[in-house]
Amino acid sequence: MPDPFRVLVLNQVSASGLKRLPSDTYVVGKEVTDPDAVLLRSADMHAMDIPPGVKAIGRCGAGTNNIPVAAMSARGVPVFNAPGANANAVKELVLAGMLMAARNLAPAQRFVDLLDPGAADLEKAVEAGKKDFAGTELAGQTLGIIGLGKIGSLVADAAIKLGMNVLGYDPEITVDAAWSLPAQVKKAAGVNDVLKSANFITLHVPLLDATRNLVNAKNLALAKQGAVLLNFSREGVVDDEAVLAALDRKDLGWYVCDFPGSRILRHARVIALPHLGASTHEAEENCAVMVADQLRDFLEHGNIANAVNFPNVSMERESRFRVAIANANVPNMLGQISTAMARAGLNIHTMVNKSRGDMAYTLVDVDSPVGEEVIAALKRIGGVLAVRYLPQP
Ligand SMILES: NC(=O)C1=CN([C@@H]2O[C@H](COP(=O)(O)OP(=O)(O)OC[C@H]3O[C@@H](n4cnc5c(N)ncnc54)[C@H](O)[C@@H]3O)[C@@H](O)[C@H]2O)C=CC1
Ligand SMILES: O=C(O)CCC(=O)C(=O)O
Repeated sequence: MPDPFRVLVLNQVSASGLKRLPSDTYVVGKEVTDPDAVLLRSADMHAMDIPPGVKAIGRCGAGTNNIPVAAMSARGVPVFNAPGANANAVKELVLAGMLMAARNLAPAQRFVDLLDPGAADLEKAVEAGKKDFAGTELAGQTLGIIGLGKIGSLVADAAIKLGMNVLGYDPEITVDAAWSLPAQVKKAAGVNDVLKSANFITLHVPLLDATRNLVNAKNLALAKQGAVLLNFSREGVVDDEAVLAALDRKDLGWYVCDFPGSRILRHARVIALPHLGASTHEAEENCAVMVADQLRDFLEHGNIANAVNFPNVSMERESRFRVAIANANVPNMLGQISTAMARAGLNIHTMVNKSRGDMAYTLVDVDSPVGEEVIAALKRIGGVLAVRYLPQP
């Protein structure tokens, strides 16, 4: 009986996902030592000393900016995520955020909270107070969407159904994402173009060097007076100081965000939520199940689906003896791998090799057991980052 896989869990991960890792072959929990894999949501792994035995990381969500992806790539460790699994939850909260801003729901609720329930003139006070909260309708307004991936495209679709005009910007859009966009979405030339034209601007980009402070003092100066900025992306995508200044100048009407940083807390025109975008039972379950399944397929068979730093590679088992190799995407790796195997008298039954950027990944099924000395020889090949032997009982 092989040793069970050990999975360290850093956040509250849906039980439905954890159940996909059966207890006869997996030890899963928050106290697991010497893990083979780590499952998490938003925990910051940058400062963590990631144990050498970690072979995979599973992010039960979309953004991976809390994980040292480049360092994991250098170790040949895939970082999995769950594309689209929480997109509907975020879309619904963005719609709620737009409505909260357009209809002044936060101050209206505060007004009601302060009413005296025992007052004889309660009804009169309600009717007298409501004029302060008159708002606008969404239909007919222009929504600018920056980032047209899984979330951005769902927001576009919902906004069009609500009668809004939609303008989108995404310089990195994939062909698949472009196909899933409603035909009515107009293409913007850039962030400035979106800010100049939209009454509502919503951000759905990952936090990268290129997107840090994507919305800043310079481009906020172009915003339409009273525009609403929504940030369900990441705190670092928006320069909070610039937003506060724009709100105080009344250039921006509202800032709705999912990241209540200390600078923006308690501003009267900020609606800040506690990173709730993906916090629905459905999204938590979808993400956990998707990532746990991907992690299991990788740990047991070496197959890779939805890793942010590896190509998708999957091969049906054609033999009980499989070797999985992560290597730099440089010439002659396959030649050296097959030579090392041939020298050990191993016959390659099937092999698949794919690359993505600097990373390549190879699965090899051979006809007979692979000795430790072959695995050691493969590890010694220059450019090989990680080697795993995955025999089946
Ligand atoms: N508030 C929350 O709870 C949640 C927040 N998020 C955040 O939302 C982000 C987006 O999520 P998804 O739509 O699922 O990811 P996605 O990967 O499907 O879409 C991201 C899109 O941003 C585009 N993009 C990249 N750089 C850009 C740039 N400079 N300008 C414009 N577009 C750019 C990409 O081409 C891609 O189409 C995540 O990376 C995460 O940071 C995601 C889920 C939940
Ligand atoms: O797990 C969460 O609640 C955060 C979700 C998120 O921010 C993401 O998926 O990028």
